[in-house]
Amino acid sequence: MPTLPCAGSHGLRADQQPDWADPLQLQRATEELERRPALVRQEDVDTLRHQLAEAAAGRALLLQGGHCAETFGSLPEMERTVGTLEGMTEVLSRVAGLPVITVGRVAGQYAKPRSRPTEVRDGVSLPVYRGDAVNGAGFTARERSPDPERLLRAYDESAAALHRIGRGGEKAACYSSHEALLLDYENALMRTDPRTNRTMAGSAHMLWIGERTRHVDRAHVQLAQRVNNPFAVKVGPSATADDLLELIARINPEHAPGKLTLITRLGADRINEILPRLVEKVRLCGAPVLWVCDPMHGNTRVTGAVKTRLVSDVMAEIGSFIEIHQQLGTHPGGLHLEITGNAVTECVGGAAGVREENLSENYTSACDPRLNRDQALEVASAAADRWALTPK
Ligand SMILES: O=C[C@H](O)[C@H](O)COP(=O)(O)O
Ligand SMILES: C=C(OP(=O)(O)O)C(=O)O
Ligand SMILES: [Mn+2]
Repeated sequence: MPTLPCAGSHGLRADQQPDWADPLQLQRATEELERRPALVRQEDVDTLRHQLAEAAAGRALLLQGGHCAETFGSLPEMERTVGTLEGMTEVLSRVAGLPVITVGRVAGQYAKPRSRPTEVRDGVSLPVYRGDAVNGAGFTARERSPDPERLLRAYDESAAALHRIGRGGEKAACYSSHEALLLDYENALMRTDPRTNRTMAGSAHMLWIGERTRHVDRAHVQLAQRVNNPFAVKVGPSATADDLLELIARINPEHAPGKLTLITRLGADRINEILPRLVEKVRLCGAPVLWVCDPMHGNTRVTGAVKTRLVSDVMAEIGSFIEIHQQLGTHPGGLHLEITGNAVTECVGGAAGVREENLSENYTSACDPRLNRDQALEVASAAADRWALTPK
């Protein structure tokens, strides 16, 4: 299908963008991306949208998961992560009794929003690590300098990953998704079909906007509005019901099915207080929204120098999420999790008993703590049992 590259973000404020040092180098990289083919096919994007519409209508579940930050050169870990997602999908669909749509945080999850622009170690301050598509994790000025060449590497790594998971072509293991954070990258990979005038984000099947970039009048929301891919928005504890109504009005004014997913990440201790009024007000507006629970990002704790999460908090937030939707008569539509197929020690708890003192043994995440394979399967199984009790 012939497609044309699309223009930029019309001067709207863009949060969390890297401070690229050399504008000419950036221009060269984005021009090169504009010449390359989209990473995903419109047919697959359309199929996913149709499946998500089914989930929003209560007839399927979404399982979205993978690393917090993918790193370059880690295809074997990515494959183990996808294998774990497949195991979770099997448990969920069998026990919960609903078809499961599997979407990886894979093949492009290379950019991170951060709480602070700099990191200080021993009195030395450097730009914070923003993901392999931007800079390196090593604590040197050279590594931390944002390098536009990395955008091209992100494309190459995504293409290789898609090839491995079978979504670069015919076979279907899982769909790809990542946070639509880097506007230079996303805009350069947008494609408009001149025959239909439809614009697709070519970087992944599904994208999401994070908690730090969901302001309605800014560039990321406009990006979500422009493309026909399914889009999710993360919803943290500061979001009001009116914020969600405005997001719906911007991103999905036609109330088209399958377009918008709301991923709540409120924390096990706050979900009961916050979620019911968000759901009630959104339900009243009549938009077909898919509600998904991210039980990771509202439950991060800092222990010593590292971030961790308790499997018990993760399970508690999922339990409350399902129960609240059940009480309100809305569909608890799925899970969004940070997991890996490796036997890491990043989250505390689970049957194998990872304890706080074990965290340093195999902590390899480039950003947030992920459930390891066993913990991920346990969480899927406990959630599936909970879903099995939900009236269909
Ligand atoms: O993955 C999510 C965010 O990028 C992450 O939680 C931010 O982490 P920070 O608070 O260490 O910057
Ligand atoms: C940045 C993330 O989450 P949030 O925007 O919800 O904090 C993430 O999913 O890694
Ligand atoms: Mn994260």
